[in-house]
Amino acid sequence: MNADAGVLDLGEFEFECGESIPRLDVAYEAYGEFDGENAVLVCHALTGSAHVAHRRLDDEPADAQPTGGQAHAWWSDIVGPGKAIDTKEYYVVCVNIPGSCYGTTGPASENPETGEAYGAEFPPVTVADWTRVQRRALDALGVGRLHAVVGGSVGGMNVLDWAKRYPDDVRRLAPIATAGRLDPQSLALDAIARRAIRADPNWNGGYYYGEDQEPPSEGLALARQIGHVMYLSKASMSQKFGRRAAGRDAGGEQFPADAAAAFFPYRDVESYLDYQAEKFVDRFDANSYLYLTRAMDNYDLASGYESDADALAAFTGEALVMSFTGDWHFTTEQAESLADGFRDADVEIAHHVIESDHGHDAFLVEPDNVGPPLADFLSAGVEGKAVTDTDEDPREDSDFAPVHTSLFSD
Ligand SMILES: CC(=O)SCCNC(=O)CCNC(=O)[C@H](O)C(C)(C)COP(=O)(O)OP(=O)(O)OC[C@H]1O[C@@H](n2cnc3c(N)ncnc32)[C@H](O)[C@@H]1OP(=O)(O)O
Ligand SMILES: N[C@@H](CCO)C(=O)O
Repeated sequence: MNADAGVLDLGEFEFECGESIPRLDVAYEAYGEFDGENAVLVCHALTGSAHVAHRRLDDEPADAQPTGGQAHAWWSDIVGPGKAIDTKEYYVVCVNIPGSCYGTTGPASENPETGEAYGAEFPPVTVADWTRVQRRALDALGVGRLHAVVGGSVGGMNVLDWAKRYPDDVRRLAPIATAGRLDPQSLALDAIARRAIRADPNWNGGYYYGEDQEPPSEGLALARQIGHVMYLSKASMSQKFGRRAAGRDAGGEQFPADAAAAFFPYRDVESYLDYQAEKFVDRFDANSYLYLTRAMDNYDLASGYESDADALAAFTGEALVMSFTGDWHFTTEQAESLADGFRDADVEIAHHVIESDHGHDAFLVEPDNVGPPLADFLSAGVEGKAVTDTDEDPREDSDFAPVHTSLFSD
């Protein structure tokens, strides 16, 4: 597969908040051949990177590490040759967002004016900043109008922001496992996660990058564990762990044990979350977690407009909203409300609901369910063969009534 990866110097950048940094570096990866019409931008989720698909650069040794340090390509079951976003057909670009820590400038990056890491001096970022940076990065790569913008979770909010900010620049939108805004329960959990980071004495107001300093790993671990529970579902947790004990030697040594711990089991579910947290603190920056969750919490599609429909009104392309029944972070009901916003704006739209127990991360781990509707939407729009819509009237085709129609019918 033809692939390209690098860091673009976008020069001085003014954020939506009005603050500027003298130089914004943006890490990107691109796969496939650009023919002028076939560019697909993939927007990554909260802790993702530009490394969306497996790739080997022509001049790269076989054991080379990907840009930005995230070891696994996070959507390699969906993006690649012959996959749903087929890199033999599309020129796929993924850009690491500002505020993150995978090659694009963020709080852990060096401020050229001081020679120190930005830390808490990094400006607050918004989803709008991500979209504006992606536009500039695409300009630098020579890409004008996009065939599609696709993304899941907060990456789906980023997709929606494209419709609002650059409605003429994109033909098809696929916001997946997302919503026009977070609900208060998710806002609450994100706030607790941020507090966990700030409560870690090593956080030190955001200045912990010195050689003689330790990062706030315990706070970040807790924050991720809270987040990770949001990405699972009751059913997936029952299936994966039940109430099983993991055994005394299964880890769990990051935190001091409480007095009664020796009497009670250390459970599989605790062991899993401890393991995931440990992996996470090795790969992510605590300040980035604070900045990016703030951006996600703040996002409101209707902001500056009368309604979601009003915000989407200038977009004349087609949209595929995809949601998962087991996702309580971004529910199918929220997705249906988003779909209604598109419908009210007279956008051609389908809301494809996937029956799933996987919870929010279903969009990452169910390529067999996500791939076909996404592939067909990219090639044929909402009329694509595998695309279903909650608004279809089952009486129109009594042999093949859409499975999910009843979920949202009046
Ligand atoms: C753009 C982006 O979205 S960011 C990149 C994606 N990463 C994330 O989304 C982070 C949050 N989600 C995850 O980490 C998930 O693990 C996913 C979505 C990446 C993959 O999900 P799944 O394939 O269902 O894997 P699962 O969640 O079961 O995790 C498997 C790991 O947990 C370990 N594990 C499973 N059960 C236990 C347990 N009881 N105790 C300890 N470890 C356990 C496995 O050994 C495995 O380890 P490995 O990753 O080192 O191989
Ligand atoms: N689990 C994914 C999706 C979160 O929204 C991530 O960590 O980025």
